Amino acid sequence: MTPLLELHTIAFAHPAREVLRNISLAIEEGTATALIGPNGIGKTTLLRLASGAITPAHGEVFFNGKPLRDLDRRQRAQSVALVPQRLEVPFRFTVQQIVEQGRTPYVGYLRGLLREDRLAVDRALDLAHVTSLRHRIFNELSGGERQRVKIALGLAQQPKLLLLDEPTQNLDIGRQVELIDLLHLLRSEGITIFASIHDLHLVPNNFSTVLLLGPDHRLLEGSPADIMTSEHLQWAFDYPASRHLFLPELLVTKETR
Ligand SMILES: Nc1ncnc2c1ncn2[C@@H]1O[C@H](COP(=O)(O)OP(=O)(O)OP(=O)(O)O)[C@@H](O)[C@H]1O
Repeated sequence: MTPLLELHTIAFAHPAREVLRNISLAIEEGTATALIGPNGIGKTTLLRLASGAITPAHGEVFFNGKPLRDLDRRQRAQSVALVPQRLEVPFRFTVQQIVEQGRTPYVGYLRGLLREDRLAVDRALDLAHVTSLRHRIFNELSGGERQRVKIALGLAQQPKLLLLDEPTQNLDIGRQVELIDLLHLLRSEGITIFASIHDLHLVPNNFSTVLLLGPDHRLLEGSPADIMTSEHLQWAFDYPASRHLFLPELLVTKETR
């Protein structure tokens, strides 16, 4: 079966720093994949490459078997949405105006939003639990409120693949539960999820696959049980075995595997 997303021997470098080298991965349709790894290892860069926001120096990104760069802007936006860590909004846009931007790829230059666009915006606001904020100014919202609006913006695009860069950042525990429930709902509706996650305790029960980006440009892929082992996490995150900062029962040890 053709994977929904495939990165083939990708390399990417900033002017003074090589970030990704010889990275290959495939994401099957309908799965939920968590991308984990230490700060600065290249998770955001990898998600931006997967969205087409940046292009690799080497290798190719494929969506449904076709090079992503061959899709026009509209096809790409209907295929992949990236919910970024930061969203810079220069003007006093309301939440509704921001989320309506998600419909831009669908709306021709000669017409405004149609009924189907308004329905998509309303549903996105509802799913991300931000309907009550729709008339608020985005730049006046709290970090957690902004986070949910960014997710609504991605959902308004109605993508097949939703990329989320640290979607639980700034969310209190109740809002984290809502987000996780939303990811399950989206997956049940056929949307494929690929998210960078720092909260490792959220990974085992909510993602089918884990990608661990570690030192020396190594990428490990497997089920949560395969990847969330104390050995792998100590290697990637560089901490001593005696210092687990989260519940040890969430870790799969050699004995329990
Ligand atoms: N515009 C840029 N110019 C130069 N270096 C950059 C730029 N953007 C990112 N980098 C560097 O590229 C590396 C990878 O960054 P990236 O944001 O992809 O990491 P990350 O794994 O998402 O990190 P974090 O977990 O801290 O969010 C880092 O060393 C970062 O400093």
